[in-house]
Amino acid sequence: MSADSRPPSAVSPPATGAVTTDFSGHTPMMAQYLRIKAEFPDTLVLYRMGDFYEVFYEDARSAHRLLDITLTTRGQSNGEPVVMAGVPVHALESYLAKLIRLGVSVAIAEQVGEVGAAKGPVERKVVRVVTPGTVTDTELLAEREENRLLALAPAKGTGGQAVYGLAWLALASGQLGLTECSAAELPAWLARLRPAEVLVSADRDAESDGGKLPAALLNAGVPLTRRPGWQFDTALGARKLREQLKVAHLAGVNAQDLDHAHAAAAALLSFAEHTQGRALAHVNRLVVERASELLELPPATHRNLELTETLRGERAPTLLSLLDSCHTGMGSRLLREWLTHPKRDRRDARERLAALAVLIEARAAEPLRDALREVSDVQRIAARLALRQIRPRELAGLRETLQRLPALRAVVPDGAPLLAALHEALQPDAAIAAQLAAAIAEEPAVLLRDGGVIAPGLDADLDELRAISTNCDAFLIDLEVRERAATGIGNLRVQFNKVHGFYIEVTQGQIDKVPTRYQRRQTLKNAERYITPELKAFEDKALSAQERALAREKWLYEQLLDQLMPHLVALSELGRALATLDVLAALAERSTTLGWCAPEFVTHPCIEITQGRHPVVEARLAQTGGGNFIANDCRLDSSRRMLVVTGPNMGGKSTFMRQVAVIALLAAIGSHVPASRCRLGPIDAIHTRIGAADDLANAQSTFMLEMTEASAILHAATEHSLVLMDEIGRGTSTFDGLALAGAIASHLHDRNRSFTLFATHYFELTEFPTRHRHALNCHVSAVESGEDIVFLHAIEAGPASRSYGVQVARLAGMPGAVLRQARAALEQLESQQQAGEAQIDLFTAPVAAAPDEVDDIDEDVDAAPARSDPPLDPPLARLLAALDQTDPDQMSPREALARLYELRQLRADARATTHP
Ligand SMILES: Nc1ncnc2c1ncn2[C@@H]1O[C@H](COP(=O)(O)OP(=O)(O)OP(=O)(O)O)[C@@H](O)[C@H]1O
Repeated sequence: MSADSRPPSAVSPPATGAVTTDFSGHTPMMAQYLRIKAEFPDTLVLYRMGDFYEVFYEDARSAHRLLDITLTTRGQSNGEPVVMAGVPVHALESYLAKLIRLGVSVAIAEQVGEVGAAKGPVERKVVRVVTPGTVTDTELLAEREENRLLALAPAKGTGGQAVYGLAWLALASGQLGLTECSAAELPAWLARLRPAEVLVSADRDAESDGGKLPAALLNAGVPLTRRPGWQFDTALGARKLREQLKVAHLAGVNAQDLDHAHAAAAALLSFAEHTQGRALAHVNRLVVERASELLELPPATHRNLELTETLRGERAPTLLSLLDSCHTGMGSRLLREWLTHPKRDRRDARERLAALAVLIEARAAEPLRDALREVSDVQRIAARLALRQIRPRELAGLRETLQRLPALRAVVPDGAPLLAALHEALQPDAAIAAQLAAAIAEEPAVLLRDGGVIAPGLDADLDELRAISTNCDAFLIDLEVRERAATGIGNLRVQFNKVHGFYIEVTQGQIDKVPTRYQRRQTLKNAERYITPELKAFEDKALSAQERALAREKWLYEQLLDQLMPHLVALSELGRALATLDVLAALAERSTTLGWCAPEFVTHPCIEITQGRHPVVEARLAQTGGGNFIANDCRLDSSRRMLVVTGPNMGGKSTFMRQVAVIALLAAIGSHVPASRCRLGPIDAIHTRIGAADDLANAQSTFMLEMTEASAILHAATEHSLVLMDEIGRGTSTFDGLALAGAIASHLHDRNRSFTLFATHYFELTEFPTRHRHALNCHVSAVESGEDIVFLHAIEAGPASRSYGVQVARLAGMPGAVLRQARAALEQLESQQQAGEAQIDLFTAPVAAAPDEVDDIDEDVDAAPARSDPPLDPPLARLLAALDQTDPDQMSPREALARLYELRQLRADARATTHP
């Protein structure tokens, strides 16, 4: 079908909800509006009326509230005033942006029929549905972040537990993904994917957990869109995926055996097609992610390491903002993807590191980055081409990018397989560049409807029609000269305006000289405007030529898009190659600028960092003139699995622990790291429990949150995990906190056997290493200078001698009277302690846990090689076992509270045993 005969594509309504069709009491126009609205009940319908999009009734009230636009009533329909509000057509994009940001979906009903063609209102149809997860307009998208739509299909796993199929799509770049996960893993996936909208079944019976949506989803605050339950169908999903990816078997794309994810994909693809009103030709690549293949980064780790957002929710300074010196939006999006989806397997990281080494050695990063500076967002251009939304200037941008490719290829150095593959990928079919060069004008207009988009010389008909318009000026000058001579009116002028067309203008003083063949067209204050038969004939020819030229341009443009469609896959691949080069060049630049080193990967368990730094803290110190960052070493291996870190507040404990985690993560994505040397064994997860503010949104107290997070870590961490525990136990009374901190440290040391950095203010815990052979003390150093304290920030072996809390309070400007009283109280407390209270045994392991308290981890430990650590006391063992059995994700708040009381009771029992 030729492009100009293609009807405006209409979006079919969603299949949910009964549609009322009796609008007989309404005016014909309101009846038409209500019919459309009934088909899109959950969507704000913008109804085109001339130069405005109007919204009515409830939608009008919502729009008034959300957009701060005036609410009015006009006329009556069905005996009621019509409540309405409107936005001007030219301002649509800015209002859309606001609505999408607020999570509101919008259906745009355009006038598609001819005015006056039939009785009643002009025909209108919904031609576009814009939802938070399916926006593709450049103006509505963040340039450096992927906008993802996620579909969630709940199911029961083989053991009856809740499992989820996930399918996601970044429509604006064509990336499709699938995975399956347990209820416990769902929060991490939501943190990783950060969807803009989530599709869930409207059929509540289909939901797991008694028809409730998972708490993780409700807490994520993402707009939810309900779709008919039958759309979450495994067989439908498998078929749609095969068709979309053009493969005979899903095994070919590693997507077999994922029934739940296929069900999610069915709903995902149906909805995405529904909003676009067409097939998604650019969605041709699938990633299947399996949690077991990814380095686990729970949401708490995302938050605590400030990977993509600061603890306050800002975009900078974060690890991503520090790393992202990419020159293209594509590169920034890919870098974010690498950082949030690091793999356990080191193949990709090794490839990237090899490429970085060559880029740095050959000093190729800067020339490459210069060449990338002017490159367009080819990924999004390919998507907008597939969706037929592409603007002329985007095509011009693509043409220029293609013309730059040879220069870009020339600066990609040899020497690494990844670079060789990228070099190869920068050579798409020359036909694309040739078609664009021939078809698109040098500097095309912004909008196709303005004309001037198609290059001269492409089409003889268009050139001829344009020539008529171009010759217009010569004709008008000639006519003006002739009419001045014929009438004797010296200041007569022949002119054109858009409203009145062509006219001859004569000032009032000369009107008596106007001949009878002039017909009056318009009267102004000081002049009259006329038309003559000759001018009218010319006007008809010129205007129709202009109109025909525009129609011809539109047709040629659609033809060009048809010709480019077969190249969509090549364009997507080119986009990916450009993005990868941009990220590699940015990582090379960061490494050189910030003085980082290449990490080494080894197969035995270890984390060995020499002169490591926290890159974000270091950058902030440099920016604020806060002095030099003090580099520190960290050495963990199978015989040194835990560091108990002590030292004053503000001494740098948190910074030290986070820098170790950040370095491990950077290495996992194939980046250089802020250290002078770094050797890493296998790492499967980074768990962090670092004090934060109360989780008011989820109605959890500081302590409850602390225990919930700690418990999740004790359940999940393995001997390949890195665990950061910062001041665990501080959320409750000293004794409770100390007892729990000791028990948790023992569990991590004896059972999880993870690499653990355990920062604490409990001096009692500095005894821990004497009883646990894989643990060591270290402290951040500080010295006293008179009444003041000077932080040295250097990590040194052994425990800290004291806390310096009062000195730090002095630094914070605490009133002198308070400090004096605190100092006196401190001296008293210290002398009491020295007076010889019985040393509490915090770390003794239980003799044996009660039979019903033995969990899987216990069995692992039993099976493990003999270890010399002493066993824990039974009450402590019971406390630990109860903690082990506490799965916060499976508990209601009431159950959690009850468990908390139980834990406290167990703790009291433990104390009673230690102090009979
Ligand atoms: N290695 C370092 N070199 C230079 N400055 C540092 C270093 N580590 C930390 N700092 C500075 O000290 C500040 C406090 O560090 P950090 O929060 O890590 O201390 P902390 O010991 O965890 O304190 P608290 O116990 O109060 O949580 C940082 O914000 C940073 O400005």
